[in-house]
Amino acid sequence: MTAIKGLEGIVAATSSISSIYDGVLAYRGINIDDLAEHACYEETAYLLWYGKLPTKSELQTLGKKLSDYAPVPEQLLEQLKVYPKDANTMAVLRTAVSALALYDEQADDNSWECNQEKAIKLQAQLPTLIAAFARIREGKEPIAPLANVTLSHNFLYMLSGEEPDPVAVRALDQALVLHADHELNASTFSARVTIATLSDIYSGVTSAIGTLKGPLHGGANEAVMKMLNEIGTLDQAEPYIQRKLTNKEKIMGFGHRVYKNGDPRAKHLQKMSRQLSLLNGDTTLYDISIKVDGLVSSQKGLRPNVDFYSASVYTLLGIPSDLFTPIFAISRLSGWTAHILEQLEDNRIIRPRAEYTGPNNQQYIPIDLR
Ligand SMILES: CC(=O)SCCNC(=O)CCNC(=O)[C@H](O)C(C)(C)COP(=O)(O)OP(=O)(O)OC[C@H]1O[C@@H](n2cnc3c(N)ncnc32)[C@H](O)[C@@H]1OP(=O)(O)O
Ligand SMILES: O=C([O-])CC(=O)C(=O)O
Repeated sequence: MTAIKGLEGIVAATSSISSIYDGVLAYRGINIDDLAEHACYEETAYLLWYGKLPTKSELQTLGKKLSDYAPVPEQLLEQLKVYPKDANTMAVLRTAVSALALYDEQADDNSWECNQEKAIKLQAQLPTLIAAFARIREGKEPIAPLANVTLSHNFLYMLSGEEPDPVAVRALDQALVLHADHELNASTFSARVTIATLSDIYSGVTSAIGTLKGPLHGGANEAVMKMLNEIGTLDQAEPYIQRKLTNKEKIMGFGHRVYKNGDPRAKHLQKMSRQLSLLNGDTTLYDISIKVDGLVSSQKGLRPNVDFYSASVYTLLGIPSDLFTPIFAISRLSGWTAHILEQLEDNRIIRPRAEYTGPNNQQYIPIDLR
């Protein structure tokens, strides 16, 4: 038995949800470029869950459910109030999603119908939880979700308490479409491993959130912002990147296990970052990002991934950097739960082998003789 480090190149599941072939990402066979251009997030989530684009009335029904389910149990809001104000936002989300299961009597019902409904419920509640914690830690009261608005609109509204700018709503929505699913990425794999033991959907999503949190995966978007802030001004980009490369440090937001010639999502986020910078009348952040992109691409041959330009996009939308990865989780929730449903359709426990590298034939030494 020979282990493949990081399972690179191992095909560990069959899936009809999303595909990456020749650098092209498609959800249920539809190119991500078309979805980014034309679809809203709710439509995308429906596509991932049900395997087809919704009709107008199906989309309306989903929208109504998302509105109805958006409020979270009062007890949970009370819990958020006692969490440390400086707690890691992904740790808060991981804990809160795990706690949501305690208030759902059907948490352990693994029938398709019930899990599909819980997926929609979780999709509706994640934005409410994140926005509530973001306000509570600033000493403000959480804002109840609006009915009859899109998920992106509601999230921005619940964060600020003000009607969001339609440009901001569209930008966030497009970012959510782009992040919604990505074949067998680490957090999705983790959700599938958890549900494959016939655990429950809340456990699967909790595992996935814990996995997304890491800076080699979803946590990279926050790390990108930290780097852009450290660079600070355009003239500092080159010496900063040079220093990092000389010290063999990672440049966050670059490289990918699957894409070696560029992540097809990055160009959309780059375009969005440029448009928002121009609208804001200050292109500093965008200019620094472009400079870093050029340096890392030319000197290291690494291309930006989905996390690189999303950092400037979210910052230009006025969102604090420690909400970037929770926003990624809002989007990936549809992908995770679509994979959980798919795993359960034809389940087998996921249990690979390990190549043993420790000592053999050791003797047990009684404790007094050690
Ligand atoms: C949503 C997402 O999860 S997208 C990814 C988000 N993560 C990041 O942006 C973090 C930075 N990037 C990375 O750490 C990696 O590129 C990963 C985790 C995305 C992929 O990891 P792997 O597939 O194991 O990397 P890969 O085998 O292609 O790396 C090849 C070489 O490039 C180097 N490399 C890869 N990414 C980077 C980077 N961002 N900065 C500097 N060097 C890098 C590796 O250290 C390795 O060098 P070596 O051969 O001298 O050891
Ligand atoms: O697929 C991966 O390894 C990481 C990624 O880009 C994602 O999850 O969107």
